Amino acid sequence: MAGKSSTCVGCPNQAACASGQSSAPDPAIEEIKARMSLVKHKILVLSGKGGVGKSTVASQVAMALSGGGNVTGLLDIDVCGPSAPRMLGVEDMDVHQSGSGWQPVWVDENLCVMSIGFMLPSRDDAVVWRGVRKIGLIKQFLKDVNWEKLDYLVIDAPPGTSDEHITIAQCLNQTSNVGAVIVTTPQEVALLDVRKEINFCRKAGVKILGVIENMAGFVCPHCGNSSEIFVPSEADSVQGPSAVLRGAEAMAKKHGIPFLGRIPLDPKLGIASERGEALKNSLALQSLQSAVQNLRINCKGNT
Ligand SMILES: Nc1ncnc2c1ncn2[C@@H]1O[C@H](COP(=O)(O)OP(=O)(O)OP(=O)(O)O)[C@@H](O)[C@H]1O
Ligand code: SF4
Repeated sequence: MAGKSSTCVGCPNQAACASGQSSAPDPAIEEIKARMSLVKHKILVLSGKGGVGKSTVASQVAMALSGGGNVTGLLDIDVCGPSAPRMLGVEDMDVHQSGSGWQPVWVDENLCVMSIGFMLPSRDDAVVWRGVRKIGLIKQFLKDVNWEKLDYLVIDAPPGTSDEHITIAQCLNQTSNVGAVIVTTPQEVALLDVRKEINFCRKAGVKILGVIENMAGFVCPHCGNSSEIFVPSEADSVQGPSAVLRGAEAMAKKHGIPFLGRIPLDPKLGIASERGEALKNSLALQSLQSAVQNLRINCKGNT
């Protein structure tokens, strides 16, 4: 295994190597532990597939938590596709450095955000980085950003299970009150990858706080009729208390993990995230609030 085998001896990347553990202690870990000791709950937002609405859910969850009076940070570790600055409506802001580290961008008194998106010369610039550089930046985000005292740090990860995920799990596992939320859509093609994400969390030792099913049906704003745009998977179907459970709820039950709720496809949610605003007066709002309430309860149970 890289970082451990005899061929790794002398490699300058051993400390950052995501494929294995270096025998040398990583000096960044103590600094990360110190910084993260001020953060009560760390919530890693994951998805198996791209485009299922993970960043939308992460940013709306962060806004809902902060709107409820909790001091909340959103950390965007999707280095190659950062969207947090836009989704929180602070795209034009800059990150400043002070004696105590990088200052996150404060959206309001209860919500702050950090993303590589703030450091790119233009929004069209691409970040083309190899794993080692991404790993270095993620560690810097954890140790060098002046997060201060937070009730929640919501971490928006890229889709899949790669270097970024291994790094963040390894770093956060050195701290306490860490959990993951997995975002998916209802159909089998998305759930297939969620099962891999569940396995990743179990191997990495990250507790799963729950699954959110996004884009779960479309309620027509004209007539109020509900239509299923993505047919929910039947693979893990199981009889629930009043009806047959399908899609992500059935899968969560089968794997013994909490189901936080489903959020419908809602044009107002798409518009809110494009404009960088919190969702208001919308069909999806109640669903989002209920999922956030379940998440809060599960975070408390994880302390
Ligand atoms: N429930 C919803 N209703 C309407 N639009 C939604 C909903 N969820 C997400 N969207 C829209 O779908 C698009 C993709 O969402 P988002 O960028 O959050 O996905 P992602 O899973 O983070 O993607 P990536 O793979 O790039 O990380 C966005 O335009 C977003 O506004
Ligand atoms: S559900 Fe279909 S038919 Fe009914 S208002 Fe919406 S778009 Fe029209």
